Amino acid sequence: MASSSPFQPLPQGQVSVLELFFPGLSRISPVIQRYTGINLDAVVPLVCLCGFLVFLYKRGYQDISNWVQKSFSSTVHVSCNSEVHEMVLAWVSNQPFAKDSRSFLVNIDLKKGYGPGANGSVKKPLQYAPWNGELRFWYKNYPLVYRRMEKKGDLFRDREEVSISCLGWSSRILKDLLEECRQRYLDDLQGQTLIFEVRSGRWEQSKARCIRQISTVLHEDKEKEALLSDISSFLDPDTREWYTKRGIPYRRGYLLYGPPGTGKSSLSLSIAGHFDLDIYILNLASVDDRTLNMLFAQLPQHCVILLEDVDVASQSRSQDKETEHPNPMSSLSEKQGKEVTLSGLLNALDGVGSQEGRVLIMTTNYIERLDDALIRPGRVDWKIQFRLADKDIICQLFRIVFKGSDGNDNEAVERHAKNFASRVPESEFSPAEVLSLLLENRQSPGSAVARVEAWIAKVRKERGNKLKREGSWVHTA
Ligand SMILES: Nc1ncnc2c1ncn2[C@@H]1O[C@H](COP(=O)(O)OP(=O)(O)OP(=O)(O)O)[C@@H](O)[C@H]1O
Repeated sequence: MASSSPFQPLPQGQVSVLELFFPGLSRISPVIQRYTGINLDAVVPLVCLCGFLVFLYKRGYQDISNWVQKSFSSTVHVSCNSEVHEMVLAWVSNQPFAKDSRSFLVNIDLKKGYGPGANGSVKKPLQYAPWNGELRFWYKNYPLVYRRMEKKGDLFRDREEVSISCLGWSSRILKDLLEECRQRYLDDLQGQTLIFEVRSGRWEQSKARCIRQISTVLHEDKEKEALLSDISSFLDPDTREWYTKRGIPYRRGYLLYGPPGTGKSSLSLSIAGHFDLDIYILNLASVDDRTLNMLFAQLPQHCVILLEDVDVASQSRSQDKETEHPNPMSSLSEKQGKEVTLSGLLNALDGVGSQEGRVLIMTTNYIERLDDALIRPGRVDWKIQFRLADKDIICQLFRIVFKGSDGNDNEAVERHAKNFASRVPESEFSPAEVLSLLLENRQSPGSAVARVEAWIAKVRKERGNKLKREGSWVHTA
């Protein structure tokens, strides 16, 4: 009796072509043919053949284009860890061809938003740059290709590969383009100081700040001028030769010390701005010896490196001395790998890997805790003390806040300034504290004067409470 099932077994020994590609499909192909009229036995191999031809064509095209690229073009690769990367990205983001990209990487534009002319209106402006693709564009009548690809790596920034190629063996046009990127980048940064901070164990550009004029940081004029002239003479190109001839390491170090809020960081920032240098800020509490060494080796030739709270390193040493480790140097190595040790810091400061030509500024609130080795001449060439506000500084802060602002008559401001300064006791409050009161009342110099006594009482009370809290905490601990 003939079977009524639509699934026909294949004649023995005969293997369908369809079965080769899709095992099992040949059993249902008669059903599909009956209902649709399509013979899969003929169609599927044809489709597979077409697919194979397309694959061959694509591979061939890729190989040929790779070969053409290698043999007849020049390429510049941009390291993602260098500032050139920022320069190229900033340039590309502003080009019309970049707008055609369908894949973007978005970031906060660190150089826009609070710069001059930005009116402070754009908070965290976004910067779009093409990502993971290839863009063709014309530059000075030359066809160029910009590539930015994702690459496998541990960190996000390692995973980028940026390059620009041009036809021909001469790379002149690429160098022209990079020079333009550099110029535009520097033009954008005019009047700003670039700040680098440590992220994931390496320097990263964190923000750009408007240059702070040295005159706005209040400190004894003579000392400030002498400091500026010392740095200026150090940065003079002839000085480097002078140092090299005599075999003296070409470095200069300064220590700014004094109570919190007296202007140490502000002065460092304005020194960087004054000499048009980038500033690299590092808090020692956030790194270990190995990272510190690496960070010092990565510094550019001319820059300001600001080490904040250097007492952290010396402190760990004295703590160890007091406890179970009597040997001064070995005590520090016990902590190696976890935090910066004094020997680690000294190595970084004058080790072979440390960059020459940098201006080192260290700050501390506790000079008495610093080890002699750290502040010996050669490491620290100049110590500058910052003090709590005296009458003169209080008066000057008052003038900075109120002089020249709308509705304020300068003579009246001067009278108010003297009156204000006579009510604030000298050497009790930091300039930062006084400034905070003035800013709270920045609409009216009169009310700053009227509220000063209440403010003094409040600050004293807060300090008393803090002391009590710390005292009771120590007691119960
Ligand atoms: N001498 C000063 N002249 C002008 N402004 C000052 C001065 N001292 C402090 N200020 C103001 O007080 C604020 C804090 O100052 P800054 O951070 O420079 O102090 P600091 O000494 O570095 O403090 P810390 O030791 O806590 O790091 C800033 O806004 C700064 O403008």
